[in-house]
Formats: sequence, structure tokens, C-alpha cells
Amino acid sequence: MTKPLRLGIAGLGTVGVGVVRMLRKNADLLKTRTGRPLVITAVSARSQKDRGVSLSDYAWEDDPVKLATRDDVDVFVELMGGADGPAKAATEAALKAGKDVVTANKAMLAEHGHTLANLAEDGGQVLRFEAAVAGGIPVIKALTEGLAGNEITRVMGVMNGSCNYILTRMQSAGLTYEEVFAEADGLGYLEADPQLDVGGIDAAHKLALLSSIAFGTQVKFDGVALEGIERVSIEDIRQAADMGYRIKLLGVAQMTARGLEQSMSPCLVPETSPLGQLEGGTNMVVLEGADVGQIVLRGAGAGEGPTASAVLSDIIDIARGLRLPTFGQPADSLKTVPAAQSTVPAPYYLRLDLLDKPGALAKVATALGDAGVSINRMRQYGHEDTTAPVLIVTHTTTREALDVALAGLPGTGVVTGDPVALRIEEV
Ligand SMILES: NC(=O)C1=CN([C@@H]2O[C@H](COP(=O)(O)OP(=O)(O)OC[C@H]3O[C@@H](n4cnc5c(N)ncnc54)[C@H](OP(=O)(O)O)[C@@H]3O)[C@@H](O)[C@H]2O)C=CC1
Ligand SMILES: N[C@@H](CCO)C(=O)O
Repeated sequence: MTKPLRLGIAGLGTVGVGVVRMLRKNADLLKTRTGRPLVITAVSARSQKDRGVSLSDYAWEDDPVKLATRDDVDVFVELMGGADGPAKAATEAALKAGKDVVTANKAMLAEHGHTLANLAEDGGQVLRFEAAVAGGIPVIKALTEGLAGNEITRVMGVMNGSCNYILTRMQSAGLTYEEVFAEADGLGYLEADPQLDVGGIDAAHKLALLSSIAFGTQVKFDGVALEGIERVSIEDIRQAADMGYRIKLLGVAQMTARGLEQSMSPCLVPETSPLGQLEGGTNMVVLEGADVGQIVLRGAGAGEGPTASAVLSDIIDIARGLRLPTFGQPADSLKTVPAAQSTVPAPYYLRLDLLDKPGALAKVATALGDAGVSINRMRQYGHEDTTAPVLIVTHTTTREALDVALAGLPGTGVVTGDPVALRIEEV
């Protein structure tokens, strides 16, 4: 019989237990598909509590670094999480000990992916991370394999299920951000540190990883222009809907003459577009290749089954002998490119509160016009108090021009509060 592939799994939470369950349930199928048995030899977690799955057949290690370097482990499966700490220490130890590594850890790879990929490739090991981006959606495989013949022109996506749940629930139930945040927290949808979700950090980690593969660049998480969803109000969601748009926490990455543009921010997208119709905790990734055109991938971005499914796909590749570089090309060939200091021009949605007095709108129009920002559509809503809610959709403009216009608004003496400015992506 062909030699079994021996796995050491560190982390027995949602994803770890899912991987154990799938390996047991699908053992025969996996053996047939890979030509060899996939066996767990040892596991590790912080405590030996009951996890609803029998672990008695596996050796136990308290220390994930020890697990990662055991003689009876061929592949170290890192499912603990955290950019640094035990996840990074154990991953490095495994690679140095000649083990292949499979991880779902987007935070670790977004911060240290290039170093870890070099470490892996220098020693002839593989480091794979399908589960780290968009959970069950096989987007890493799509980029590194299915679309490998294409120049990738743009990558977009909704890659944080919790944020999409919050935004779509605000819309469907007419609830405020604060009300839906509390609901999502109660349902256990948010990370232990919710800022990772609503601050856009988790989604930005994922975008930075996709950019690296798509554009052949070293992962550059601090190059992502980042804005979370905390300031999105029910008012904006209603107004956007009224104009035929939905608000999404949208990631966009593209290579421009000014450098690599990566942004993760709330944007308006047409409600009839695939992204506009994405409801609840689902993820969607849109890949554009020069020859293939647009590919849309949609599915569960988190959860036990979907994430375990992605982890297994990496393990299966290793069992089959497929040894791809971490980011789709040798790590030492990944380029460093500057982050684009400006974004591709786009139309913007603006919401302002104006003092309701003669000439107020004219002053705003002048401030925009002076900055070179042209108004496409404008609406003022009926109101009872002394300020009037005004919506403006601009023609395509640069973010720089818009920022100049926004900086000029307080000087008009008619704008109260902070204006809201959201990019419109005509996807
Ligand atoms: N949950 C999801 O849907 C998705 C998760 N991911 C990623 O997968 C990884 C795991 O996530 P998830 O399963 O949700 O996380 P959990 O918090 O559910 O599980 C983490 C596990 O790691 C163990 N652990 C933590 N620190 C240590 C340590 N020092 N030594 C040994 N074990 C340790 C914990 O042990 P104990 O149980 O004893 O506390 C726990 O079993 C993360 O990187 C996450 O970002 C990616 C995509 C989706
Ligand atoms: N917090 C993440 C989990 C999966 O990475 C999300 O909501 O999508």
C-alpha cells in the first residue's frame, strides 16, 4: 500500500474539529482520490476538553511546536490563528524541520507570508492556505491554477461574511448599525475582537493575499487603504437603495501605472449586479483576467464545513504530489511595488446636512466645482428641522479632487456635521 500521509493538527476549534470530522467521514473517498490514506497522528489545543469528536486515536501534544516537529508528522496543519505567537512559531518550526504546512491563518500570512513562503521554498517544502481567503470558495486555486495563463487585471470581492450580514440585515430589517452589530455579536458571528471584522482588517488580510498571487507581488497588507463599516448608517443604506445601489464592504485590487492599488472600504454597487445581490454571510470574489474575462465565485466564506473543505483541498494536493509555490510563483520572484497613492477615478455618493437657508446649495456646488468635482445627480429631502439632508452623486472624479472639495465644505458655513463620501463601483 502507498505510504500514508501523516497529519499533525494544531488547533481544535471550529475549523480544526471540522477537519478532523471530514477526514474521518471521507476517509475512503480521500484515499481513492489521492491514492494514499490520509491519517491524523497527533493533535494539539490549549485544553483537552471534550470537542464532540473522538481524539483517542491520536497522540496529544500540549505544545504546538513539538507537534509540528514530530517524526510521525509529514504535514503540519495550523488551525490556531493569530498573526504571531504559537501559530508563527510552530509554522516556522515545521518548515525548518522539513514538514509541509497547511494553514487557514490569513492574519499570519498577511503579516509574514513572504518570509514564510521563502522559508518553505528554500527548504523544498510547501506552504498552502486555501482556507485563509473566502473560506470554502476555492479562490486560491482559481488564481494559481485555473487562471494561471492570464494576466489578472483586477480582483474584487466581499470577503467578510460578518460585515455583509450586518449591512444586508440593516437593509432588510431597517435596523441601525448598532442594533445589528449587537445582534451579530449575540449570534456569535463576530471574531473575538470584532474590530477585525467591522474595521475591515480581516477582509483586508484576505485581499492582500489575493493581490500577491494576482499581481506577482510581495504581500503588502499595510498597502491596503482601509475603512471599516462602522460609519455606514441606515440612512445611507436607504438612500443608496433608493438610487438603485447596495452598500458593501468591497475589496478592490488592481495594478496601475501609479503602483498597486488595494482598497477595502464601504462602496455602493448596483443592486442588480452579482455583488449587489449578495445577501447575509456569503462571500463573493470577482476575478478579471485579460483573456478569460470576468469570473464570479460565490459561497460560504466561513464556518466548520466550508473552511474544513478548503483545508482538505490543500492536504489533498500534497498527498497527490502537487507542490506549488505559496503565492503561485517562486517567492524570490515576487516583486515589491509601491502602493498607489491615489485610486482609479470613480463616481462618489455624498450625503450632507445643510443649513436650510437661501444659497446654501449653491455654496456647496461652488465648493465642489472649485475642486473640479462635477455633480451628476442631486436630491434634497423634505425635512422639519433647520437642516436639510442632501444627496449628491458626482461624475467620475479622483479621490484627491473629492478630498479637496470635502476640505472646502466647512468653509461654506452651511454644512453641519461630517459629510459621508462613498465610492461607487459600477461592477
Ligand atoms: N472559523 C472560521 O469560519 C474560519 C476561520 N479561519 C481561520 O482558521 C483559524 C482557526 O479558526 P477557528 O477554528 O475559528 O478558531 P477557534 O478559536 O475556534 O479555535 C482555535 C483553536 O486553536 C487552539 N489554540 C489557540 N492557541 C493555542 C496554543 N497556544 N496552543 C495550542 N492550541 C491553541 C484553541 O485551543 P482551545 O480550544 O483549547 O482553546 C482552539 O482549539 C484562524 O486562523 C482563523 O482565522 C479561516 C476561515 C474561516
Ligand atoms: N470573521 C470572518 C470569518 C472568516 O474569515 C468573516 O466574517 O468572514
